[in-house]
Amino acid sequence: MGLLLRGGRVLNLENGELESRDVLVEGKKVARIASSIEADAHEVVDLGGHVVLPGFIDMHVHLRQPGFEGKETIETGSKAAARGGYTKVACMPNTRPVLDTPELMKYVYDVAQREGSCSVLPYGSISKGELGEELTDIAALRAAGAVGITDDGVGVQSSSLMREAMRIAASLDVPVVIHSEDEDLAKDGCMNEGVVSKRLGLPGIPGLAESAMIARDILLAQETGAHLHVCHISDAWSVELVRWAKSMGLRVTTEVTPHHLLLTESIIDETDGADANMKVNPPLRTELDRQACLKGLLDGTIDMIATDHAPHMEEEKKRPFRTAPFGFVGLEFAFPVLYTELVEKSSALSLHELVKKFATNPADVFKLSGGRIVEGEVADITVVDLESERAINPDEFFSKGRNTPFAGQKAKGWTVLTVNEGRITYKA
Ligand SMILES: NC(=O)N[C@@H](CC(=O)O)C(=O)O
Ligand SMILES: [Zn+2]
Ligand SMILES: [Zn+2]
Repeated sequence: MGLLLRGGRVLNLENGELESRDVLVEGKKVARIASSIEADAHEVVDLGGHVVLPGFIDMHVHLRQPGFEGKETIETGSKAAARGGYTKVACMPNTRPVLDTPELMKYVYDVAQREGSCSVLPYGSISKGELGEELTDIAALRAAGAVGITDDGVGVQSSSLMREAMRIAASLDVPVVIHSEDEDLAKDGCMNEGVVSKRLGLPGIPGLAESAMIARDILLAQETGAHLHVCHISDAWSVELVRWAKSMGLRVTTEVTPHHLLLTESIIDETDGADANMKVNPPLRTELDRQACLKGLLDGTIDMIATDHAPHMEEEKKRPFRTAPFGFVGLEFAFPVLYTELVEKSSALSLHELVKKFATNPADVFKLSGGRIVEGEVADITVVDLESERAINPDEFFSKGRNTPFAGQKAKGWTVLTVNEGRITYKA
């Protein structure tokens, strides 16, 4: 008995057409796609004209397990992912302990297998404990299923350590995923360095703290031949550097978050005494930076959307702006908010271009299954309702985190059904 998704409109990723098709799923795979498929002996889900997309892939989330289960767990984070239409997420190693051994890769895979609502691919860290001093066993991490290596949460300050990591990663074809931050330049900053930080008297993090490290790592990628993937790009010069690296034929890719595409530091100014739900790293920057990110997304410099889903507890986010932790949740509304703002309202890009940034490109860049709906391939499918408008409501989140500056914003494009490897993982 198969799962028959009937009466949906399947997005053609080549031309953006919506084509009325039934999709039959058997086991973990798409068995058939056709105008009409006989229902007998299948479990039928009627899609009522909703739009059928490849399951979303988020290459940057924080699931907080092990160590910070009060903020999130693999179970709650992957449920949030499924609710947001994601079928695969890659989780960051800044847990306690840091994911720096093959045993911890196995731990994440085992918990996700038991309790997860989507595929969970762990990153291994570049340095032991993310302390920036000693390299992990990159070959062993890869053998245990690490999707890449990263010290996300902190920048790798030592250039020689990064150079050695890239040499090894290049020989193993492991992506090196960077949180670009020069700590000396970023110091104790808590928001973008600029007119707003000066007015509020808050210590700033200059865009240069990001771009200077990206420049270094592009040069190291050139020397070593490593695949460099730049996390959460947020600064205009950073986008320019990645564009240049691509034009030189280097293996450099990048991602941008919904918040860096849609928000600026100005929202910090407007709030009373600076609300820590507006605090994130890299920080929300200027309109010029936001426009540069948008342009980079449109011209292909920026390959994909990643949420950098970073849940924190309410008490932590109630602390003063200076001392509260950095981070926003994002899994449950990333697609609706970007569909609404960039496709529906401003026509900056088309639906199929957006879907490539959510599914096809992450699959291609990281050589993963999915990203397309194809007969004989994995059944990772997301069905969205592009008509109904609803406000983003943190009280409804499956995530334990509520920390988002998008609360209350209205959006369309909500997930009605998610199928991961043939299994229904979310149904509205
Ligand atoms: N993005 C954030 O503001 N916070 C992340 C760390 C990170 O992604 O660098 C976190 O782990 O909370
Ligand atoms: Zn980071
Ligand atoms: Zn992160």
